Amino acid sequence: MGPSGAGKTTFLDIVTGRKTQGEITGSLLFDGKKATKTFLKKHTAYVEQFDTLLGVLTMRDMLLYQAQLKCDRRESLQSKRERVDALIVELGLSTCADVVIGDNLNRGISGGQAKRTNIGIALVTEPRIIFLDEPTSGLDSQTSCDVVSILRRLADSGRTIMSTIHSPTSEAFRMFDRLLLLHKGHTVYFGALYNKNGDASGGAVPYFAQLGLVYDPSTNLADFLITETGDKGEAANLKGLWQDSSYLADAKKHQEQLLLASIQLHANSAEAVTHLEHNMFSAVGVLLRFRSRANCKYLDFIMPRIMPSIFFGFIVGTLYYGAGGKAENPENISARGNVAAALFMSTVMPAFTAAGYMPSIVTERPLFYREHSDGCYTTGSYLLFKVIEEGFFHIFASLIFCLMTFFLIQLPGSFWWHWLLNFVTGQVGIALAYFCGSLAPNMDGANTLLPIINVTSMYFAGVLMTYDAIPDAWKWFPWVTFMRYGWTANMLNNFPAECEMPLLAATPGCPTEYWGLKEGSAGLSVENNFGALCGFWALWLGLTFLVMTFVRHVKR
Ligand SMILES: Nc1ncnc2c1ncn2[C@@H]1O[C@H](COP(=O)(O)OP(=O)(O)OP(=O)(O)O)[C@@H](O)[C@H]1O
Repeated sequence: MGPSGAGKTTFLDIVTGRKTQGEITGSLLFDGKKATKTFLKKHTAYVEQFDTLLGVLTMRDMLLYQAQLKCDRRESLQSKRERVDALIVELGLSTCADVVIGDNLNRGISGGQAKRTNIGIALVTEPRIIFLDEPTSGLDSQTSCDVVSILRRLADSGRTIMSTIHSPTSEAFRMFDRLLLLHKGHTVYFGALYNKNGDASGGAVPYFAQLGLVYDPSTNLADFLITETGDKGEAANLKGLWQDSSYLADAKKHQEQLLLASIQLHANSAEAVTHLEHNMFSAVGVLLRFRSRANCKYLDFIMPRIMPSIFFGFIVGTLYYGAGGKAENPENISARGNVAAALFMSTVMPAFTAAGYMPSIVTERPLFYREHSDGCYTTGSYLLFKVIEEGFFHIFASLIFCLMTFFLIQLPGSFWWHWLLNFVTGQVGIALAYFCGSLAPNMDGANTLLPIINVTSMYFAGVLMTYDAIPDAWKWFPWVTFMRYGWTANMLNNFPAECEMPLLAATPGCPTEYWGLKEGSAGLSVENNFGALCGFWALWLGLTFLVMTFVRHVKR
């Protein structure tokens, strides 16, 4: 405990191995041994201050989903189910077990129940030590007390609980055994909170009393300690007084005894690693099974993925109705121009509608960070899950769009190429949106970055400017924009590569000549340009993977 800025979260981050910046000194021992990453993953659990739950799942499914990801892969689903059921009873959550968690807009379980669910998530692996960062923040006094009671019960059952706490009620505070009081990053007290009878005459109270800070038992002890160690703490040099105190000497002696006992107890015990973790593909299976299945039940999830295709399919199809048939006549220059424009729109449109896929990357970030650092899955698994989930819906969305546009416009090319090109162009757009979503620190940044890339690419995609008119300094750009390849492939699918009427070579009658498709694209074949599109798909996904691996938006 300590006043705001005392270093509570920092301390907890160091103990749990989550601190990513700054210089750390000292040694950190669990059972007398240096904590390895495997040890921390297997025997400890961390409950974050902010809930990182999936609003679409019921509370029971959320716990089962976590059990599936974190527990031994050889344990049967039935056994995990039974453990989750027992956990629900232990946490007093039976009444809301099958209620959807919800979010700020669609209320599901209450704040206190969400906190308890978060504790449940930490408990699914049956850890020996549970760390909690302000588990009662944002809760009313009764609910806070209920949460601390659960922690007390867990401690009584033999688990070690280490929690930071903010303004606890007297009742909640009484449930803690020991207090580490911090002030500006330094210890000002560490030891028993109350004496063995449970009153305040032992522990912290006599220590501060001997420093002249006398506690009035009719008031809240936590408030007293925070007030006295706050601004006054510095003036009183509490840090120096603690360093010189006999309490610190006693605490050190006690610590040495514990360490010795622990080393003797565990001297011969090798850490058995029997836990079988998920591999890349089995983790994807769990994600799809729990998250995608739940998402599929929600119109809020499905509609933004399907509706733009129906809407734009109708607009493009009716606006350019019959233009494809007329464009088969090489002399009908305006029809050919219109078809080129329709194909251009169906190439660039998926890149813009992909903006709808960014929020899932940005808003799920806290959940991704938590699950990733809990060892639930790798970045590769998460990205693969996203690609499969979105790809599944996109197959249908692009099919709807292509059926409408192909038959209404009466395009002369192959329908299957038309669909495949639309699908892959859309996938590149989504991969690009993922890249922007993972690179930008927030939604505002992502919403700025994606249109900048898309609009710039549009100028070089083909229709807006013929290749030979592009200034020399910009001639390289069409090579690096996927839209160019998408549109070229679409054009080649509908117009012959070699101009059948050489006289029209310099006119829109021969689109491949007029727009200079030979240059600034992957050669004059649908297959080559399709291959280039696939390359861009892999490129943007690869860059997204790198950004998600190396760019941390949360610095601890
Ligand atoms: N031992 C330390 N040495 C150096 N800097 C520290 C130490 N402990 C904390 N700090 C720094 O003090 C600042 C506040 O720390 P932290 O956020 O952990 O405080 P807190 O008690 O959790 O605050 P709050 O209650 O407001 O969340 C951070 O910038 C942190 O890096």
